[in-house]
Amino acid sequence: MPDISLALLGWDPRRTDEAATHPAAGPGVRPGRVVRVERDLVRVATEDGLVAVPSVGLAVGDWVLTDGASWASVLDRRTALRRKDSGQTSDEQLLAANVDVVVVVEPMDPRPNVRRVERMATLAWASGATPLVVLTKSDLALGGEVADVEAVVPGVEVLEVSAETGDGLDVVRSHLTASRTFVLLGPSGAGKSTLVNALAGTEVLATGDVRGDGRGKHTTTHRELVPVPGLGCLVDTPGIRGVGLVADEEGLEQAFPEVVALAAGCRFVDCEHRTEPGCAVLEAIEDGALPEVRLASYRHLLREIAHQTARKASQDRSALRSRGKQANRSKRESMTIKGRGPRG
Ligand SMILES: Nc1nc2c(ncn2[C@@H]2O[C@H](COP(=O)(O)OP(=O)(O)OP(=O)(O)O)[C@@H](O)[C@H]2O)c(=O)[nH]1
Ligand SMILES: [Zn+2]
Repeated sequence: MPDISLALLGWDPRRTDEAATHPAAGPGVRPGRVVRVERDLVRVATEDGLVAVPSVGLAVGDWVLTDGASWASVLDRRTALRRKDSGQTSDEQLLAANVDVVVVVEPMDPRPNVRRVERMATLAWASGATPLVVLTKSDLALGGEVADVEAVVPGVEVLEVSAETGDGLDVVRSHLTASRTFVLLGPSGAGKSTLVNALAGTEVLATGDVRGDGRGKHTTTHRELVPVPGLGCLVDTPGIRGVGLVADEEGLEQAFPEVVALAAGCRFVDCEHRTEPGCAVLEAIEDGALPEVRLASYRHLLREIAHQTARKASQDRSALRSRGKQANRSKRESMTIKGRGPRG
């Protein structure tokens, strides 16, 4: 195993202080980054090589302090990509931590689905990372795609690229330079793997460089962090590629800044922009300044967030109730035992 440089894994020098003053710091304790999450353990890349430690609560991308064997203590998570747990619960699962850039990948052929881009950008904002939109397959574009997409992601850079001709690759590269951690979000067939390989000039997603087990084929069944030659680190997980991530209101506000700005001018503070008099949002739609579909998307995502929040609250309540019942039961049990005491 060659030496691993923490800088190559995205170590930010500002972390040096954090690590030195951390309660877990001490002799034999070193910093590292979680590069792979398996069932019961995580692989942590440290300057002394890869170590395996129990996985308690850790996610790929986490920076940790570790003794190299039995424990790892997590450093501040600057960003967090979460997704709804599969199944009926509203539990959230941490998919990756400390991602700097969420690359929203959408093909130009077939024509970009702007509603999907809008949604992915909202999820990206919710993680705390910076979204970047990359439109792939520009060699097959018909025209107007970039402007269409720019209209739904205010404040987000929209790049176009062709892995086929190489056009635009340099610009994308300049956004994903070393020390940045990025993740690709986008539908199957958007050209994500092709893009990464073209950017790196090598088959990154077919072989993967930081693999502890030495197996060849990169199958993405585990969550992992892969340093990409000439770029930063790519977080690759099957769950992130899908769009089951969770949005939040802050992310929504960042994704729809023009709606938020307009809403500030509504007569009523709690305006729902439906039929209220003096609604600046509806006026903007009248004037053609705001497309009606933008408001529809905004509402749709807002409902989704509200639904998620309500479900979570009701689950928290029932969890509390069942904990309460359990506490009562054990109280009764301990009274029974006490009652028996004198005889026993
Ligand atoms: N014409 C053209 N085709 C491309 C380009 N980039 C990717 N493709 C093709 O698009 C198809 C899908 O590319 P992939 O890279 O496998 O897509 P993906 O997003 O990784 O898909 P999943 O692995 O299913 O998530 C492949 O047939 C690629 O050859 C491009 O820039 N131009
Ligand atoms: Zn209004």
